[in-house]
Amino acid sequence: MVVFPNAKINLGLRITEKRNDGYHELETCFYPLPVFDALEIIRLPAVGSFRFNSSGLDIAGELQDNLCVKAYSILKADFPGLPPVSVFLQKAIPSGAGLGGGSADASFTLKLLNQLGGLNLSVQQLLDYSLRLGSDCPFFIINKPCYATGRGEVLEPVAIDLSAFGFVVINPGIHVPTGQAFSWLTPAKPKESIRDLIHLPVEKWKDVLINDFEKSVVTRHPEVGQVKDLLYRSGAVYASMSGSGSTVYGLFPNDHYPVISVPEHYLIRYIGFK
Ligand SMILES: C[C@](O)(CO)[C@H](O)COP(=O)(O)OP(=O)(O)OC[C@H]1O[C@@H](n2ccc(N)nc2=O)[C@H](O)[C@@H]1O
Ligand SMILES: Nc1ncnc2c1ncn2[C@@H]1O[C@H](COP(=O)(O)OP(=O)(O)OP(=O)(O)O)[C@@H](O)[C@H]1O
Repeated sequence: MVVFPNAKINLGLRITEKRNDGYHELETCFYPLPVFDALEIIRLPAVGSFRFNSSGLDIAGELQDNLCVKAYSILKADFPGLPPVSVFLQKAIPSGAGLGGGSADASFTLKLLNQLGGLNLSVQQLLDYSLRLGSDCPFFIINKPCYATGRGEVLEPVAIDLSAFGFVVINPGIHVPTGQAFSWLTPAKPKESIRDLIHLPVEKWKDVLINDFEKSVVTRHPEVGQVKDLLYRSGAVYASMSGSGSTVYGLFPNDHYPVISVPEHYLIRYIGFK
């Protein structure tokens, strides 16, 4: 079976409190973005075997750190009858880029193994397993625009319609480790909630829909700020860094295809233009 794990962007991201368990309370709006990896899982005849292979963009870390491998391991621990499988991942979403690609792979692996192994896990069980793999993972079980709080796992679907916009997504090739990015911040409760701000017209988001990571990442990596300025100069109605960076996205009227030139090693994608 083949599935296509997609990326996400954060529409606003506020870090509100440091918790005692090493995580932070946050609020954000997750929005799925049609940029995809490809994930194939097939049953193997040999009992007890497991294979993982990948191609495309590099994934940092050892095999056992890969979130697809971890997803298989946590299910296998609870369901020893889970069949042996071969996993193949074609990586197109850059890792550690604020696009949640690794988290998407993890949650799609859980969903696929649930089907393939006939585990009959409920959505709630899938959400619980996915949270063990990462704070962003539960969103990819739901995979619809969601207002999120807690570590990112308290999810409430929101009706927002961005179909009038095209997205330009630019990754300047800088890897920002998420844990480190959290350590650069001083949490604070915002006056206005993203739950309300998200329903303002997109033209009003520029000064109010804030990603708390942006300032500290831009200080350390000025290229990120330059990409955001470039998107606004090119006609973006709204531009922001996603997650803990370094990817920056811009929303444009989808009948106007902006021509944007970036250095050769940057990754740029146009989504949803007519
Ligand atoms: C920045 C976001 O992408 C926003 O969507 C997410 O909060 C990050 O989610 P993620 O990549 O799935 O993060 P995890 O793998 O759960 O955690 C990585 C590290 O980030 C920090 N972390 C993560 C999420 C959270 N709510 N508080 C945290 O402090 C912790 O130090 C943790 O050890
Ligand atoms: N299948 C995978 N794909 C990508 N990264 C993976 C994978 N498995 C493990 N990882 C590790 O997870 C880390 C973060 O992955 P991910 O791409 O989800 O981060 P991110 O884009 O920064 O997301 P976030 O928005 O959650 O910060 C990577 O740096 C990588 O070391």
